[in-house]
Order: sequence, then structure tokens, then C-alpha cells
Amino acid sequence: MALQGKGFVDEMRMVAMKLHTREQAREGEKEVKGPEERSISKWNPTVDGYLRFLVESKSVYDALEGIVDKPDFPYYAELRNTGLERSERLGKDLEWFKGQGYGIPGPSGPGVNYACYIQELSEKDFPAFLCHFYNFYFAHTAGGRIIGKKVAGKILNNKDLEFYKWDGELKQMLQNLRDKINKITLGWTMEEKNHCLEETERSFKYSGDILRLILSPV
Ligand code: HEM
Repeated sequence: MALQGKGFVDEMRMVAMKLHTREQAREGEKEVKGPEERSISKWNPTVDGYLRFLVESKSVYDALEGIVDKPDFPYYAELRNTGLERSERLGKDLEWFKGQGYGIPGPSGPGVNYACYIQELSEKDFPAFLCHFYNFYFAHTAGGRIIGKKVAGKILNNKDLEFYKWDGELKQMLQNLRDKINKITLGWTMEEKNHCLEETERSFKYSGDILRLILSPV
């Protein structure tokens, strides 16, 4: 249930942290089920699996960044130019892999499913959309960066991908986005807030399907 008196992002974060496993984050409470929910140090990633993860992730960022770029929804302007956008950088990384001789798979898996779902929400359910927007960007700057480092160490000779670089101070950009979300949600009803929080589990489910690609045999 949504609480009153705190910035809403704190509540979104609290719900998200509980959905981590203890192996993923100290604040996690969920029981380990899928392989992606184990500690990353136990992962055995493959380059092909990681490439699929990057391609599918790009589908989701393409959708999120395309949606907020549209002028027809007033709230989306607030979510534009956060500095956290990842599509372009992922495009550069895929080019780099191509240059190294890897075949780039087409997007056809869980990222495309997720992008369709997000597109649908963006047209009819802004509180649920905002939940996915928050979780996808913040997950990437938290656990996502740990994944990037560990996976690069294991299979990419510590190559620093563009996906894990930001122009400017990341901490500040994250705080700016938190402030914007707090502002946007200030006038929300309890029902809208609860509806947004309830969507978090689905966000983990979709992201988990994409994360698992890193570990799946191709
Ligand atoms: C292997 C998978 C994952 C690992 C290892 C991981 C790890 C972590 C860690 C360590 C933090 C705490 C950061 C901090 O406050 O210091 C965190 C925060 C967070 N994670 Fe994850 N996570 C994973 C997957 C996910 C997924 C699938 C989602 C949702 C789609 C997610 C959403 C978040 C959010 C929203 C935060 C809060 C970020 C913030 O307040 O700045 N994480 N994660």
C-alpha cells in the first residue's frame, strides 16, 4: 500500500528492492528461482547470450525513448532528455561487436514483447507506464552496472561498453529523475499510486526474461 508523506520514488524503490533476491542485493527478500536471480559471480555468461541481451534491451529503450519523444502526452516531456537514454549507446556497442566479427541477432524475443507491452501502457495507463520507466532505467544504473563489469571481466577482456557510460554526473541525473517522478506523482490518488507500485512485479518479470538471455545457451 502506498504511504503518505514520503517522496513517491522512495516507495517505488522499496517495492523494487524487496523483489530482488538476497544474492542480488542486501535489501532483497525474494527466493531464488531463475538462474539470473543467483549472484552474478556464479554466472557463466556467453558472448552470444550477452549480445542477445543487449539487442533485446535496445528494443525496450527504443520503445521508452520513442514514447517520451512524442508530443501528444504532456507528462512525457518531463521524462525526456534525462541524460539516462541508452538506445544510441547500445547501437554503438552493437556496431563494435559487428566490427569484432560477431553476427548481431535481430530483436525477436523478450525485449520485443516487453516493448509492445510498454507501448500499450503508454497509451492507456500512465501510472503503470511510469513504473516500468523507473525500474528499467534505475535497474540498469544499479544492478546493471554490476552485471556489465562482471560480464566484461569474464568474457569481453574487460571491454568498457558504451551502455555503461553516461555524459555527466550519473548520480545527479538519477536524482533529477527522482525529483521529476516525485513531482509528477504528487497529485496522484492513492489508487493511482498503488496501481503503479503493483506493476513492479511485472517489471521484474519482463526484465528477468531479458536478463536470463545472458546465461542461456544459444
Ligand atoms: C542480476 C540482477 C540484479 C542485481 C544484481 C541487482 C542489484 C541491485 C543492487 C545491488 C541495488 C542497490 C543499489 C543501491 O542502492 O546501492 C539495486 C537497486 C535497484 N534495482 Fe536491482 N538488481 C538486479 C535486477 C533488477 C531488476 C530486474 C530490476 C527491475 C526491473 C531492478 C530494479 C532496481 C531498482 C529500481 C533499484 C533502486 C535503484 C536506486 O534507488 O538507485 N533490479 N539492484
